[in-house]
Amino acid sequence: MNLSLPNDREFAWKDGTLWCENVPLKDLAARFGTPLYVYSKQAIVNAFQSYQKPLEPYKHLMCFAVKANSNLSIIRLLGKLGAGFDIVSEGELRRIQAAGCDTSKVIFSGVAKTYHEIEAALDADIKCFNIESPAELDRVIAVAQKKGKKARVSFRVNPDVDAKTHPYISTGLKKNKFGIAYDQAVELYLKASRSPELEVVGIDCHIGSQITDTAPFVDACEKLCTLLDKLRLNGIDLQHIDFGGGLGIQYSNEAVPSPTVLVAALRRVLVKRGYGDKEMIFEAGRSLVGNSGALLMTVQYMKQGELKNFCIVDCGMNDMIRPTLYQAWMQIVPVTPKKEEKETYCYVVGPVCETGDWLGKDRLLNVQEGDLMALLSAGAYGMSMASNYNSRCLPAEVLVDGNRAALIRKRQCAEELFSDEILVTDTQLGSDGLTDQ
Ligand SMILES: Cc1ncc(COP(=O)(O)O)c(C=O)c1O
Ligand SMILES: N[C@@H](CCCC[NH3+])C(=O)O
Repeated sequence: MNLSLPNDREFAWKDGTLWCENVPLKDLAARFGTPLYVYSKQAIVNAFQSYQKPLEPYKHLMCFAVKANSNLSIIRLLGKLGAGFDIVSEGELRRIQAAGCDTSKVIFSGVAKTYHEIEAALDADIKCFNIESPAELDRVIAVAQKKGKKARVSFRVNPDVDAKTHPYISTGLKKNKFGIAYDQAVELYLKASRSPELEVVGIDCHIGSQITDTAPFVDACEKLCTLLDKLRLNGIDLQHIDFGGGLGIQYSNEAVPSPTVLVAALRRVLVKRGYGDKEMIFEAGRSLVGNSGALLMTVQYMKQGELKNFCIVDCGMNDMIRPTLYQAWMQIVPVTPKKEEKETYCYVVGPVCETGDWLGKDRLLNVQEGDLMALLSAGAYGMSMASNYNSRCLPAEVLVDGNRAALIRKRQCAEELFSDEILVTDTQLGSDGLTDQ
């Protein structure tokens, strides 16, 4: 059983058991139950500072991509550290407001912004819209006109760069739905710059997620600079360059460049191309919160199947979908490992009625019913992608700070699963099949 953990983490072994900062995970499980998401505040602070430090000498805005972890307390923590936010829905905007954070640091990405969402973002006076299609440009102009407000816009350009990541999380290729075509950009910038309803402020790209090399970022940056050259020739000078998110984290043994290395690589391009004065924006998600979290679960049954052994836990694909969706490998360890070495290979699977409901395949484990396990690096795209499939209640979330722990989301209860549903009887249905009010 591999129990080695990277030593740069706030999750570490002490007295034979796993801790988050100065709190034993077993105490949290006993207090709050499982499945349970546990986050380290210090890990988030460290991750944020790892970007802030190299960016400090330059004009910049370090944004958090809210989709990675949208808990209000995490948003608030990052907002207090000075983060801006990359959002993709009205819901995420409302979360920023509910967390008491500054909406003037919000950037609105996403391919399908509705009229209503554009209005809400204009009302909140956000920093800018990352426009993703010609039709969206027209819609933003129309809404701004109707509201008598000026919208700040940036175009998300698709640089056609291969981020060499999982096809489901690669976003900067011609075949992807994201961004505007590179060759169409100048024409759209010209149109936007002529529109009195708009202020054209920046350029943006986001080429994918869990990227473990700086080369695709550098390629994308070069391509954006070439566009900036063309825009300059057309009299358009922008204030910022948004490099999106996408920097990976270490889930197993990947070597991932640090934000310092990434920022240095991008600075070299910007300075060489004469754009060293531009505000640098990042929209990082995973690299800010991924390694801050663990997902605790309890072994329910050990089951010897005909072809393999199963370790059946109380946590499923509805709580953490990454393995199912991307065949993602995530480290799973017993919280209090046993001394004797009686390990067997097993599949760690959940309670959901799907063959794809697995968290780990062929894991060497020595665990039994009732044991606590932790799935690591679960701080990003864990809880934010959780669902109620199989009418399973959403897990609770806890934030640890030193030797203190606070519940930041209570466990959902069964009644809440259907509290929004309306139980309609036959007599309440109209003859046309619609409900009589
Ligand atoms: C537009 C946009 N920005 C930022 C992010 C954050 O990406 P990551 O979590 O890989 O940093 C995403 C998700 O991939 C995204 O779609
Ligand atoms: N949800 C994905 C990343 C997608 C990022 C959103 N564009 C993951 O867990 O790896």
